[in-house]
Amino acid sequence: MAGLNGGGTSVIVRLEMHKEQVTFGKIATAIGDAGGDIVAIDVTRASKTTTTRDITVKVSDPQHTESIIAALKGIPGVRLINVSDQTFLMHLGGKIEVSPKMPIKNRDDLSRVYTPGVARVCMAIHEDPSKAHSLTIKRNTVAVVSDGTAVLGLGNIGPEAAMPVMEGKAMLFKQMAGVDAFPICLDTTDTEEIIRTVKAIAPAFGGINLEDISSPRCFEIEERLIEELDIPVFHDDQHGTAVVILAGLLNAVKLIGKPLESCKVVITGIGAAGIACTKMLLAAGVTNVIGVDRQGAIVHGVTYSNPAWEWYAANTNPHLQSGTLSDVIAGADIFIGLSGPGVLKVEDVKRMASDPIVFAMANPTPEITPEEAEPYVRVMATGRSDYPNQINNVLCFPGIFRGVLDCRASRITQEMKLAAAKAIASVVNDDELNEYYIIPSVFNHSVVEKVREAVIEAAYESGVARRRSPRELQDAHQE
Ligand SMILES: NC(=O)c1ccc[n+]([C@@H]2O[C@H](COP(=O)([O-])OP(=O)(O)OC[C@H]3O[C@@H](n4cnc5c(N)ncnc54)[C@H](O)[C@@H]3O)[C@@H](O)[C@H]2O)c1
Ligand SMILES: O=C(O)C[C@H](O)C(=O)O
Ligand SMILES: [Mg+2]
Repeated sequence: MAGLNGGGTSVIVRLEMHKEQVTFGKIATAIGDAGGDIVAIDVTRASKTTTTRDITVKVSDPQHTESIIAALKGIPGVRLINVSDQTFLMHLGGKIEVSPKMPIKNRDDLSRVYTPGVARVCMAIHEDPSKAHSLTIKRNTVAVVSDGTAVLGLGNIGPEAAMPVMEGKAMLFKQMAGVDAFPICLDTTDTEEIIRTVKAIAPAFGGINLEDISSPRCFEIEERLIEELDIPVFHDDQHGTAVVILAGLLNAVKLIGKPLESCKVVITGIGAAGIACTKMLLAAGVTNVIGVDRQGAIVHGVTYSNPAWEWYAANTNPHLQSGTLSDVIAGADIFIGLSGPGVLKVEDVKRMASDPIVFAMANPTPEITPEEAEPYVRVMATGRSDYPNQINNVLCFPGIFRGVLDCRASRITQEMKLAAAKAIASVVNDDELNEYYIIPSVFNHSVVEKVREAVIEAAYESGVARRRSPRELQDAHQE
């Protein structure tokens, strides 16, 4: 399994070797001894006395890269020219671009896509604003909006640093579901300013995917935007995560034979994802949910300045368990981590009920590593792509937005989210279900289609779909 910091990556080391002083064998040994695995070698330049090579080395974490560089620098006759990291190379200049759907080949085309022809289209929308859905990118485009305050588990790293994640989400929207998504990172953390800004840009978009906005501001921002806009607004870290967790749990409990409703569930990290996940579990019939944040278990009777925790205390922890995570984890059937690295200890896992289910989902470093937890758990899941059972909101957001754009839903209801969770769970059939396969791969093509269908059906049942005829839906799907 890959290490936790770099996610397993490759570096390309360009070095110049003095032929009389050093052999390639010596270099290969040094790289191997420092923990690198050579996967490719290219000679980029050769002279009578020197050879310049690009050596591609697989490393499992950044420390390995540092050790390799140090080892190579210490070899006489080697000059290190450059080290490039494949992951960084993939980010050069950003990961997405805007490209037109058709070329403008001549003046006739120009007069249609632009002035004067475009004016007729503008006036048609002016007369009937709903036509923006069919005559502009609004039909298929979602804004991925962040303020950079809760980026993965990295915390408040700011809007510029948040961009690579939002660009990545845009790539996933397009590749998985054909949805055009645009990353927008805002240089403000003020709730009112964010609401105002998102409302101001909304005309161009068919949906708003809020991403990595810290709690509790994320709750008001989402609630107000849902009320004040007529396009769906979805805080992915809350609902996307909750949907996928429920999908994973529906399948995991099948394996251990305990009804989900009767399970004791302990959740750490009572932020955006933790609160939404709790609401989803309560909606699915679970009664014994205990939330733990930095100061310990959230319990009725204590006063909290965070209004979301006031709600939490009133609606969870029926047996009023207090104390640290280690105190309340005893006898838990399910642990869900939505906090930060290393929060759950092996000793805690050992004190859970039989056949424990551990979803350690902090990104990029989970609450406990699968290596540590594995001997003591029945089902283990993380948010990462390099371990089995990846519980990640990427299983939800592409399909849910594909569905709402296709049926032109005005909002995303709880029924639509529950339908999405069941749809994701249903992709794993009973013959396939096992401890290492409770949730489909993010590359499983059935996921988006099943989520889309379930969401559209639930949107019609909830009365929020604005596209009426099945023919229109079919057309949208085929475009
Ligand atoms: N796998 C996924 O799909 C997925 C989806 C969303 C979020 N996440 C992960 O969940 C985590 C939380 O995300 P969020 O958007 O809810 O952030 P958030 O900032 O809204 O909430 C995080 C909460 O965790 C608490 N916390 C942090 N460290 C803690 C600790 N050591 N002990 C107890 N509580 C602690 C914070 O006080 C806060 O209340 C992040 O690591 C994120 O990467 C994973
Ligand atoms: O971005 C991810 O991989 C999942 C999630 O949205 C997160 O914030 O961690
Ligand atoms: Mg996120």
